[in-house]
Amino acid sequence: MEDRRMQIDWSSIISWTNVFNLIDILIVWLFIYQLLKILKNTKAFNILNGFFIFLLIKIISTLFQLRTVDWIMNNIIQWSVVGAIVIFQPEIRRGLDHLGQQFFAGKRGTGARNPNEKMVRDLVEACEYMGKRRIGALISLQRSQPLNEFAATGIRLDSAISSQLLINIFIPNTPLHDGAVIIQDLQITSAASYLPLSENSEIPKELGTRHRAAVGLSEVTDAITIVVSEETGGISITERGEITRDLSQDELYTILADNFINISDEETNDNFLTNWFNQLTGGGKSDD
Ligand SMILES: Nc1ncnc2c1ncn2[C@@H]1O[C@H](COP(=O)(O)OP(=O)(O)OP(=O)(O)O)[C@@H](O)[C@H]1O
Repeated sequence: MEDRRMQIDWSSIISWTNVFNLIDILIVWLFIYQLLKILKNTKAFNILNGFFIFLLIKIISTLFQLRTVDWIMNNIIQWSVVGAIVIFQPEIRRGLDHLGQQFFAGKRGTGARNPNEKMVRDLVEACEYMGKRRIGALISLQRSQPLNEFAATGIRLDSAISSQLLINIFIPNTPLHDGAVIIQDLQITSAASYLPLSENSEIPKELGTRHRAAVGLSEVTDAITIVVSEETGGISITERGEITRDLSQDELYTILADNFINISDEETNDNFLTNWFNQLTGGGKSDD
């Protein structure tokens, strides 16, 4: 009798229902994990933080039966869902659009290594040309974190990358030359985009707002930005809040190649889910 009570009924634990429940939890967990990874260091992440604070207050008010606070929190949480849909409407629309394209229109051709290499060569060629002629330029390249909100501040292009087009964009006194070019997913998404200015007091005084904007973007995203100085013709790169100045053509090529061509298989695998999710939502790079 005692023995029978101690026995574990494995068949009731390993049932199809429980397997599906487990898959269900895994999918939700994966979705939330990827979403947080994408939103990290973006404005949306701060909004999400605020939402979690309200959620925490709501849980506490429910636990301690603080009825008025509970009622207010319920309303805030309900309306914030509607608010989020309104605020992120462009991102949601773009995400659904990409999702539809993935299923019905087929995918864009692969062969990622060649287009990546072409992009890097075009960038180096254009920067070299502009540097020699003192044409100021600001070019931001998206990595894992979406630059959509910055691209949206400029003029939409959605064009193939070529050194000629990049040079043309930055020719002084033309409509697109002021501001930054944003490159996403091997395309020039926008020109004349506005980037956030860094407030770092360690940026050398001789550098103006073009360089400050490049550092600013690198502080809030993992993007790489190339700056060609109108004053000196010098080429700089900003990444993770740091600026590397006066790069030679070879140095520029090496940095870009390391980040966009010579990506190790390990890193590619590690970013697979992020890239897949970014492709779906129209966010990050989908080149590998
Ligand atoms: N927040 C910004 N976002 C995008 N582009 C910007 C921003 N601020 C300035 N720029 C660009 O930089 C130009 C002004 O450059 P400024 O001379 O102040 O900078 P700089 O760092 O000294 O660069 P340069 O060496 O080329 O003169 C603007 O005309 C504009 O094209």
